[in-house]
Amino acid sequence: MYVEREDELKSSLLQRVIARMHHAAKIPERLGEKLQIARYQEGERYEMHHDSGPEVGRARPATLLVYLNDVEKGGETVFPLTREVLLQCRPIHHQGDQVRYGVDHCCHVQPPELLTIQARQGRAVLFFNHLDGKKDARAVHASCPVLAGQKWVAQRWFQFEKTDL
Ligand SMILES: O=C(O)CCC(=O)C(=O)O
Ligand SMILES: [Fe+2]
Repeated sequence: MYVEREDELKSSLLQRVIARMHHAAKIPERLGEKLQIARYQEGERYEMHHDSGPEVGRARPATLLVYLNDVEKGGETVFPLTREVLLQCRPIHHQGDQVRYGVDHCCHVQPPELLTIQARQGRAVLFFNHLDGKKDARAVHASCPVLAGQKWVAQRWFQFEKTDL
């Protein structure tokens, strides 16, 4: 769910959290989208994707994730570090005669070239989605399925400065 601006204005706690997110990212508050809070139940995951581009309808130079709880098992955020691993982790891919399915498979195999961040309360992940004016393929990421418990995460996406040019 998204935190609406009017709710943000009613809560000094939310305002402090948001201010802190922007301070950590060194990005002014005017460039933040609405805060999103997501909950994953057991078995839920988020397949490989890029946070910026026509497919999401937004140009987002950076993303900040903050985990709101310790996930008992699973729920890691993962970034493939090589093209091979990226291909292995895509939602559907063929391996010989077999079809393998996405991040579920990928998180299970845990290849060493899969950068894996455990969801721990208060831990934050900041990443940049563009490089030299293009989308940076290294920003492709996913959430592994939650295997036990729940996962709560707050996300702030940052937009580019608008110009009148
Ligand atoms: O939950 C995560 O670890 C990542 C979520 C995510 O990538 C997204 O919502 O864009
Ligand atoms: Fe994302």
